[in-house]
This record gives sequence, C-alpha cells and structure tokens, in this order.
Amino acid sequence: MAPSLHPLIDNGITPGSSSFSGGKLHCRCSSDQVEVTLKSNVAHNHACGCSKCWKPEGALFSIVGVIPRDALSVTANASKLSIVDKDATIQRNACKDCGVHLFGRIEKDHPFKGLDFVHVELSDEKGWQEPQFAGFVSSIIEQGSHPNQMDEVRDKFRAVGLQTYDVLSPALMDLISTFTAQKSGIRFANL
Ligand SMILES: N[C@@H](CCC(=O)N[C@@H](CS)C(=O)NCC(=O)O)C(=O)O
Ligand SMILES: [Zn+2]
Ligand SMILES: [Zn+2]
Repeated sequence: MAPSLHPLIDNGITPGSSSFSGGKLHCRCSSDQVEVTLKSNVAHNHACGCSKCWKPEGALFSIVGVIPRDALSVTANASKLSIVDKDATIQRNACKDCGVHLFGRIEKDHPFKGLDFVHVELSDEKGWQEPQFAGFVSSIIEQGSHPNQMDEVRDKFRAVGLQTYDVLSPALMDLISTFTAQKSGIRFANL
C-alpha cells in the first residue's frame, strides 16, 4: 500500500476560503482539551517532512502554517502545555497528555520571529488555507523512509498539485536570505 503523506493530502486537496477569518484548535485529549483561538487564517501552509513538526499517527508529513503571534491566544487549559525542546528555534508547545503540538513560537532573532506555527487539522472549522507546497521532503529519510521511496513520495505531491522542496519554497528561502543579507549590512545590487 502507498504510504500516507497526510490525510489532508492523500485524497486531493480541498481549497480554503479567502473570506475565512479564523477559528479554534483543540488538542486530542478526551477531556480538558487545550484550546487555542486564532483570529485569522494561516499563511504559507505547507507539508513539512522534518522530524520535529507534529504529525498525525501514520502520516509521513506534518501540515503546518503560520499566523501572526498577536492573532493567537490559548483560551483553555494552558497549564497542560509544555515546550518540547527549549533549545530549538521553534519552541513547540505540546499538550503534556496527548502529545499534540498546539503552536510553535520563535523568541530569538530570526526572519520568522513574530509568526507562530500551527496545525489547522486540529480545528473543526472549514476554510483554512490549503497546503501550498511540500518542504523538507528529503528529511523523511532520517526518520526511516527508504531512499528508494522518494520518487513515489514526490510524484504523489505533484499529482495533487504541490511542488516539493528539500528545504523551504523559493519565496521563503528568499525571505530568509534577505533577512540575513540585511542583518550583515549588504547593499543589494541595482537591477
Ligand atoms: N533534517 C532535519 C530538519 C529539521 C529542520 O531544520 N526543520 C525546519 C522545518 S520545521 C526548521 O525550521 N526547524 C527549526 C526548529 O525545529 O526549531 C530534521 O528532520 O530533523
Ligand atoms: Zn491533549
Ligand atoms: Zn518541520
């Protein structure tokens, strides 16, 4: 059987709604769920194959998008949250009981500081931005996927209309490099 990339990818992608303005995320505990309220849609939603992003059981990829940190608040059971790895760039806040990651936050100087990372599948609402691309695809090998499987994985993404990258998309890589260049005082060449 072909491996599951992610339930939101495997059977084709459902487009989000441009008028959608946010909703709530819940952890997977049967009671006392952690609740996070998002006051806008997400952006740059994508599949991530890295080992650090939360994935549902059986999926090779995470689906993760960003939202301004001011648009995110923990609205129930915040005491159940704990940071998975305090030394990571993205501080992923997970539910101590069910393990789901509710949001990831960057506190250090970084091009994506000010944006939180969230998994919209934790919401019952419909209209969230659909995945735009797949990143960190080769990283699934580090978690046990066979190198010979990679063509099949990339073909599956392309079949649902998603480009695949082994880090991030060109737009996001350009943002990171622009930040790095500006930090080091580079003057861009005139076109
Ligand atoms: N190959 C590595 C890649 C990890 C990685 O760099 N993940 C990216 C995408 S989420 C990142 O920005 N990580 C920052 C962090 O985890 O704090 C892995 O799979 O663990
Ligand atoms: Zn939970
Ligand atoms: Zn990741």
